[in-house]
Amino acid sequence: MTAIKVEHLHKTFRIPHQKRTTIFETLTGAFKPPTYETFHALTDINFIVEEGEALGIIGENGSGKSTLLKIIANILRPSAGSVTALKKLTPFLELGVGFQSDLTASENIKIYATIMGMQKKEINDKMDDILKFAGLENFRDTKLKNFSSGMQVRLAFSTAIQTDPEILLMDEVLAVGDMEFQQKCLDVLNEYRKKGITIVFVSHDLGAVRRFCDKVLLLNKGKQVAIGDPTEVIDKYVYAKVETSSSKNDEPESGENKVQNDQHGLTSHQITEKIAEIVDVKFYDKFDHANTNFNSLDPMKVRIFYNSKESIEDPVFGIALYSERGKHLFGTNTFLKNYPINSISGNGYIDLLIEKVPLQTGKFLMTVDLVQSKNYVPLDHKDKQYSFSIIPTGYEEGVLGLSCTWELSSERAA
Ligand SMILES: Nc1ncnc2c1ncn2[C@@H]1O[C@H](COP(=O)(O)OP(=O)(O)OP(=O)(O)O)[C@@H](O)[C@H]1O
Repeated sequence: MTAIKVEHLHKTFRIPHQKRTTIFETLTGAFKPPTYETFHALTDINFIVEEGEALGIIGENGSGKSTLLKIIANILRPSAGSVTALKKLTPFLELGVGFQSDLTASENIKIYATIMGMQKKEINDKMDDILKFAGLENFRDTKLKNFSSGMQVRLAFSTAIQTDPEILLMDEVLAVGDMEFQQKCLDVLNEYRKKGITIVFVSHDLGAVRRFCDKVLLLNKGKQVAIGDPTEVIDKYVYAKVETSSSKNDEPESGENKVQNDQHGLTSHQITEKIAEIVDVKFYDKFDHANTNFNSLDPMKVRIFYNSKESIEDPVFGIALYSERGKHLFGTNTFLKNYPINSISGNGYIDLLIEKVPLQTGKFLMTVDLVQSKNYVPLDHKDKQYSFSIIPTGYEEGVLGLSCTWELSSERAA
């Protein structure tokens, strides 16, 4: 059964061209009618959320996610089109609206829970649970003005989850609190899911969206780019940032980042006359597009473009991988991989194929080397000049993304 139906939804905002801030501007401007620009925040959005489904909404900043959620929640009116919600909506959007800074935590819980539709007895019965969930048992009688913003959101979220939603709308709630609190929120959401509650969930945390949602909607500049299977849609998002990115690492090498980077201790400046040169390095994603954003454990191809003025016999290409802070993570070359190259001359490229990028979230830097191995003449050395990022879309933690599986046996192997 359908829980939410969004049809041909449009939202435009009228933005005034000039602001009248001084008395002079107000007086002189009184004779000129104000002019407006129409901004299309959402254009022709269409989707259905089935009962019990969890829909994730993702997209860049300003793509229209919150506007869409507010329209579904009835906080904003659409400019055209319609939203039909066939169940009771509980929005967790602006958590803590109605909080009073001069009142204590328990007094605020009473007010907020009442706003969220709970009865007095129910609130009193659940008071301890709410404070415990928020980790604020010892702050029951502390005035809210002495709480950090994180504590306030924890209090609001803990109160809000005590309501009995049929459709839950959530905007970035998981962005607040520490890892432990975020995990507690996810546990609650999982409980809701088990109970068959429909959830619409806006988040920048692609890992949480992938873990949690049945379906994902991708917005870009107010347009619906894709809706469907989380992995496919998240891939579209991660690998769509193609044109805007460059693999050239422009950040100056400084302090901590500066490491003695290869076994020969070379720097690019030491190679004065270049008879052969690395002219560029590009990273290719699983769709064979040049990209600098990758999912952990996805395939990657590193393409090293060279130009050789003369014929170079027996060349060796090598790479070294570093964390953003300059920690050496890995190095290999064509000699170590037993890939002899007879000679190179003119323009060309060589590919390093990585089946599954074994890294988690972060930016990584690459050094590329070209040497003539016969007498080990360094030809070119590009020191941490190329970079790519692993976008946090995975499930696991840490620096490494190991490709591994678990296997349980009921008996100990002999
Ligand atoms: N009341 C408003 N008046 C004018 N423009 C608005 C208004 N509300 C939102 N916008 C604009 O609409 C666009 C979409 O905003 P929205 O907050 O929905 O994006 P978002 O995807 O949720 O962004 P973020 O990830 O940063 O929260 C933005 O360009 C924003 O500036």
